[in-house]
Amino acid sequence: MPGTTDQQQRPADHDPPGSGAGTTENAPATEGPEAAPAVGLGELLAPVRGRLVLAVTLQALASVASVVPFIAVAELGVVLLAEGPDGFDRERAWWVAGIAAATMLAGLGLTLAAGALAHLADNDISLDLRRRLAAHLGRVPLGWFTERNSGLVRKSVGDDVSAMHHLVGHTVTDLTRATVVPLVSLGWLFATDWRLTLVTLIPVCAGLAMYARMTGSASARAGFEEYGRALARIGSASVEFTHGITVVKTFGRSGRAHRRYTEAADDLTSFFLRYVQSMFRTSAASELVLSPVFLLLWILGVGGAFVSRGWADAVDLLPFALLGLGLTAPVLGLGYSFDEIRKARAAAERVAAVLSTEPLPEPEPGTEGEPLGTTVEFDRVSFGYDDRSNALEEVSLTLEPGTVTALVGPSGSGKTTLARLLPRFYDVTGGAIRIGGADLRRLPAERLYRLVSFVFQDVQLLRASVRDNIALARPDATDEEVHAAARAARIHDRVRELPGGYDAIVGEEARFSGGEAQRLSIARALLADTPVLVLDEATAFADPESEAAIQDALSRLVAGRTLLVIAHRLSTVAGADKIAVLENGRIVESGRHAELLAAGGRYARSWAIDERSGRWAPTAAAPLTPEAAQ
Ligand SMILES: Nc1ncnc2c1ncn2[C@@H]1O[C@H](COP(=O)(O)OP(=O)(O)OP(=O)(O)O)[C@@H](O)[C@H]1O
Repeated sequence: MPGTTDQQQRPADHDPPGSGAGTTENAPATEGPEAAPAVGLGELLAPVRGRLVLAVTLQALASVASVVPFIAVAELGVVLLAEGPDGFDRERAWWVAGIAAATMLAGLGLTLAAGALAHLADNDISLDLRRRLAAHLGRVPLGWFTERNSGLVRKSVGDDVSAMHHLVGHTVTDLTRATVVPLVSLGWLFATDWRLTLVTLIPVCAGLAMYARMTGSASARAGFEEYGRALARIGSASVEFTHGITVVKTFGRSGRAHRRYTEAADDLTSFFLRYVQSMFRTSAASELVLSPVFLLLWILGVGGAFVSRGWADAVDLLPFALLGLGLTAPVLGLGYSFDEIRKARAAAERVAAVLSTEPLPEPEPGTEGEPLGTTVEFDRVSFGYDDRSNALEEVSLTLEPGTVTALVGPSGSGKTTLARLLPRFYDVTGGAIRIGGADLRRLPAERLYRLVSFVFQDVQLLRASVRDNIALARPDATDEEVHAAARAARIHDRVRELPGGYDAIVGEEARFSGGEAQRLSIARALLADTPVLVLDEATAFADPESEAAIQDALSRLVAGRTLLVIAHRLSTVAGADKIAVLENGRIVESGRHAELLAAGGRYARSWAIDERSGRWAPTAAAPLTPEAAQ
């Protein structure tokens, strides 16, 4: 995607208070255009399925091999304690010891191989997901990058892909071990003495049942949800406390924000205490009965009773003492990493949610439109952010090449929405927008952004050299071209003063004020040199100190181009070739300034009011017209 689009993508730096984005595991999925069919976990992991299957197979073999030495040791015990005429069978003992050593080594090797494969798969899937996310994010509508989704994007591209490491690198093999080891052990124990096996299973089943009740009951789930809510509350309070601290302090509300934060922290602590207390007994009991020491005592105690009654030989207790312990250890291990697994699953769901976002449809090869000229036509355009109401209703407007069209109207009338449809932040829900007769939806993104650039709010500078920031849309531009654009945007001298000049890295060696950043973004748009430009004038004049310089730079930018400007100033409006007055998502009047004044309609009334209030008072700066640049 060309760089000019980048300056306007607005991944906001903060999550809105209350959204909980970045603080809870359950981030919102998508907004705006409807989501595509959800991408499941299976599909996410599809590229490494083969490796994972192999890792599971190796781990299963390793788990079997890891049980064999215990069986062998038990068998060795039987051999060593053997009485009777044949007595101690030395050769058999060596065989058993040899098998124990060999399977132990084999188990170790197989475990290492399974772990290495799972980690290789993890490495590959991380790379694959990062590539898929980058490619997908390049195709979703620009309007999707709203504040609500920015937390999701940041989390999924950054933290979540890393958080999935546990799932791929460890959980898959851990689960295999936790299943195979108890199954093989049980099989052997049943073959040895099924009655003792059933007795051994009593504490295991009791412990697991308690554990399941503790984590799966309705009250446990409610407690867990409450825990999530308490975390979200503390998250939103900390967002207010940290991100909003300047405004909160300015308006003398720091005490309130601070109180909200400490109250949320107190709430979390007291909830946690109650929650832990309610769980304590069951948790302690299940941990106790599943612990190796308890299990050993149980097996020896009950086994001893079996032996004293003549139901079993003492030597038969050996496999139970050795293998019985292996029944619970892997399961307990899984329980301890439960939180990691939960986080990894939630991370995978968020990544899947981003990948499920509907991308902007690209035209089928061979069906692309070919613009003839650069006349922009909004043809009965309607658009709604949701199904409930339309922000724009049947708007028709033509932007002739080389003219300035100003959008005016009260707050919320749809100016920004209309302006953003032209660079395809969203697709229209009714009607069509055409450039040179070609429907925007039939223009490949690259073609569109060679025709249309935009300068909206929140200028985005990349952590790259000043030169690269200016030449974002045209990396092949010569130094002379970059300097000429910077000169025209009145930022060249400022850049030359930097120690590294055009090679200075933004954010490290070069820091720019708001006005300077705006002039850089204007230089960027100048170099991109697209015939159509969409501009939010509020951005351009946000910095009164550099206003004259920006005004001058803008005059150059608009020369000879088709300009659509969200106008906030009388000077712009008065000089525009066409003024479109929006109200409630409809164009209620349009024409030149003098025509609209003469018509005595809404524009004339607003003009009179604005003039009286001084809100739109004309300034000495030159009006935004192509002529001004001549
Ligand atoms: N991302 C969004 N999601 C849902 N509704 C939105 C979104 N952005 C704008 N709207 C709604 O669409 C309508 C038009 O808003 P828009 O921002 O286009 O108006 P505007 O004329 O540019 O206002 P202002 O001058 O205050 O910037 C408003 O009712 C607004 O609440």
